[in-house]
Amino acid sequence: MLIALLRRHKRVLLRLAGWSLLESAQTFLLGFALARALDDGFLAGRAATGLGWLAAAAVAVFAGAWGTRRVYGAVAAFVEPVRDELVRAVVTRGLREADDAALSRLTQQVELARDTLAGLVLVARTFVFTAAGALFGLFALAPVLLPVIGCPLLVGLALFAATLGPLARRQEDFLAADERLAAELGLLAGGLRDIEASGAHDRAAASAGERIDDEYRAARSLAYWGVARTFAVGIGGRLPLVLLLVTAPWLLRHGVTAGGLAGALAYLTQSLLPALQALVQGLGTSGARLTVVLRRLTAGEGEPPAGVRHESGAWPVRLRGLVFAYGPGAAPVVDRLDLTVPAGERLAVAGPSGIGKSTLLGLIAGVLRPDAGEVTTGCERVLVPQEAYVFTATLRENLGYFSPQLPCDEALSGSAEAVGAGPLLERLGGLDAVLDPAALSAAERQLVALARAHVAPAPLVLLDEATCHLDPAAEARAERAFAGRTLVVVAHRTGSARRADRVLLMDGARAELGTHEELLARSAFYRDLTGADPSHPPLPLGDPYRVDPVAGAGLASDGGHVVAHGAVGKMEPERDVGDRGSFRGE
Ligand SMILES: Nc1ncnc2c1ncn2[C@@H]1O[C@H](COP(=O)(O)OP(=O)(O)OP(=O)(O)O)[C@@H](O)[C@H]1O
Repeated sequence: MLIALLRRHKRVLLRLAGWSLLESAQTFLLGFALARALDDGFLAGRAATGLGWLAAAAVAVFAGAWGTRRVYGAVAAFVEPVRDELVRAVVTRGLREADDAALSRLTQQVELARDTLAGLVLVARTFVFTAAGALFGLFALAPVLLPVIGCPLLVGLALFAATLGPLARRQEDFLAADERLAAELGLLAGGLRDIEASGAHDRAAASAGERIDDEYRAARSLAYWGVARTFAVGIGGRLPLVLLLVTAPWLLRHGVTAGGLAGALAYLTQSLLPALQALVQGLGTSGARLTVVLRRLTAGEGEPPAGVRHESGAWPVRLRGLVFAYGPGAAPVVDRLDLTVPAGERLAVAGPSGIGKSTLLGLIAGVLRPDAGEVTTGCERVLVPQEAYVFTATLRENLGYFSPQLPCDEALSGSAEAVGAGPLLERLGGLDAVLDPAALSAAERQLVALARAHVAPAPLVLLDEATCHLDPAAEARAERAFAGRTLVVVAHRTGSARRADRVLLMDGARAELGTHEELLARSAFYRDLTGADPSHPPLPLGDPYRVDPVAGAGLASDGGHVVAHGAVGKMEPERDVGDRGSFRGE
């Protein structure tokens, strides 16, 4: 892309080269005038001639400064149109995707690209024209000086060129690790209250620790290549200095004058070494950064934070090859799962206790990070767990907790009404009432959590048995309140599955997808799970889950030995709630 840009802006680049020649002339005169001032002037007893040469060098400095001033104008004339092109491309894409956040992120990156490009053009140009002026000057002083200085310079440059590719990749890795760490810390800072409430300190610390370790590794690797870069400067910039001093007697015997030696020293220390250092620093760091930024701008994607990617589009939830295990030695709970949930779909997740339904929702929500594969969500999402979280504060604060800006009272009351929490709101005394979590029943806490999720501007709602304490009619009402959004609900009762557009049946070995009716027709396991086929013999539930025959023993799990709740590995049946046909009564 950079080459295409350079081609498109050939004319302004030629102008830039023209002004830069003045700087070359200044560099040339720096050493040459010094040598002449010594040889023809001061060492020959002609002070006036010496001063004349020095005056010529001073004039050259002024001319060079004027050239530099014009150079900045030419650099701006090159960089600004490039910036405009990038902004046009980015805004067009932002408008097409109607994604304000992406637009703002990308325009920021355009500014970064503009600044970095300007810096790069300046250092590359300075090096080329300074080196040209200095090498030409060395040749003019004495051709024998050229190999002494030019050879190590070339070797140093070649070494530096060889480090550019690996260095750019390390730089890119480091930037990505840095962004992932920043995203992680941002998430943690925003969720401190939740972390505190759910006692998730260890998990939060472990996850942040992982990111810090990643960044540390990336920084170390970058530093190693930084050493290689410094080595290249040593060979290209400092070794010639040593060579010049070591070979001085030989050079003096081969036609180099004392003034010539002083001029060569001036070229090295005043021009070549600083220009080489600037080039190495500029290309090595800014060049890699520009490559990353341009790649992102042209690829159309910001670097995704690990685990969950957000993007706009028609498919809000996409799972690709998803694998997750609780620990390195553990059997995967989710194994190579592919799933697409179209926008607006209501998906029920069904399966026996301990099979991984909550884990799956945690992965979609981004609270768990997949070991392999990818989760792509189209938008903001909200996860409502089984144990609803309410805190001692006003009902208004509790309901608005997931909303970036506190919604108006009408919106809060409307959402409470929609999920069936209207009577609770009234009983508690309105939005200003201060909640005492312990004084609420489990069902009331769930209603508060559901209303909070409802009022949040999240198009994707994940309900993990979030209605299990409500009665079937209240559950149906709460679920219906989310119509129009994408809803993934862990089905606690058969009603959730019947109301869903599709059901994901997790049965350990594999996952099956279909409508409730399709699964009833084709899966004996599903019929047994939903209690639709009482004559069906209990399923041989082998690993990775086993169901404890002690029914109703609670929700505990002890090392893969999963204890079902209610019935043996079955979903809780319910009375017909008037949606779509009926099931067995309770
Ligand atoms: N934090 C954890 N550490 C280790 N193992 C876990 C953890 N959380 C869950 N598991 C195990 O992962 C498996 C899947 O658990 P998960 O809670 O996702 O199942 P589930 O289908 O939602 O169960 P339920 O219907 O009982 O809520 C179970 O074997 C469980 O014991």
